[in-house]
Amino acid sequence: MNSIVLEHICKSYDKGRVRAAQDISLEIPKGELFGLIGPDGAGKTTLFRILTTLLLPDSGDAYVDGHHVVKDYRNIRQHVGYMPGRFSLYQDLTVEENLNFFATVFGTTVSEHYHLIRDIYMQLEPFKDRRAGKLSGGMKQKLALCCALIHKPTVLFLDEPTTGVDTVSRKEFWQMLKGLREQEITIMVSTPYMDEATLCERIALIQEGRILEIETPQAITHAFPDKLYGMRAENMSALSKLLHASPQVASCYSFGAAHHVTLRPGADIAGVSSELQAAGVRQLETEEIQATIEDCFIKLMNHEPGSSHQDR
Ligand SMILES: Nc1ncnc2c1ncn2[C@@H]1O[C@H](COP(=O)(O)OP(=O)(O)OP(=O)(O)O)[C@@H](O)[C@H]1O
Repeated sequence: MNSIVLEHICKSYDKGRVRAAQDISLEIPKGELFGLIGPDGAGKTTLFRILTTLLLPDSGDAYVDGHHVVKDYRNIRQHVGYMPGRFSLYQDLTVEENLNFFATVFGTTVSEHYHLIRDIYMQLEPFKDRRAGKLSGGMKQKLALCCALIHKPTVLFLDEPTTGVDTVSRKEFWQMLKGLREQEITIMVSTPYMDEATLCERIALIQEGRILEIETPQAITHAFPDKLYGMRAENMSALSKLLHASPQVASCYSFGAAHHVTLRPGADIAGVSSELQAAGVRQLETEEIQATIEDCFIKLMNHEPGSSHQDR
């Protein structure tokens, strides 16, 4: 059975000038950890708000646990958990008071579903009398997750839960999500961090309100169609200029400490390297590398009809 279904959802703002969701369709089976991956402004929050019944779509239908987001919105509100992007807790209430508040709103008690949050809450317990506003970013995020879980939701929506959180807390957070999957809670999580995409079972890559691809992260990276090279040199900016000017190079963008490069049909990397060295590039290092989700995203983005992004 599918927990989440979107059928041709469209939503625009500003009298149609901003198209935040453009004919979005997808199905998420029960118990899946599904990622919405896309940069700021891609339309992730818009989809979360439609699915949690806080925003009406312009057209199309969407269902959560079989309930229609417009016709059955009350049912959905009672059975889903939502952790919005921005800090959603009451800053002036303590950790314990926040938790009790959210439990009461959903007509339950903290003890009723304590087993769901036990592992996470244990880390918060030493601070239970601290006001939420005084917690660290990682602790706030854990408390927000506990509050979103306290009524044992069937579906959990997490909008950029790790944005602005340190690397250790990000790792811990994904560990916690894995634990929740064992409880058969369907999780839809968004992130702008491409490295987190590989931690989901399936992902949708989204850009400017459109889905570019829906697949497992492994299938997406394995389907990268070109040979991809990582190139470095003593002077990275001079290397970039030469690569962009080369008729043999199809695409080139900077990626961490290297430039990622694909070639035009018929070109070969040995030829490109000799050309670069002849042009005075020093300490050139070239290796063939496996594409990451981010490489795939860039490739898909550049091949969208009407894309404003430059391939090179
Ligand atoms: N209430 C609104 N009025 C006008 N434009 C809006 C409104 N809400 C969102 N937008 C615009 O719609 C587009 C999609 O926004 P959305 O918040 O859904 O994207 P996002 O992927 O969640 O990005 P972010 O992380 O920046 O919120 C963006 O261009 C955004 O500026």
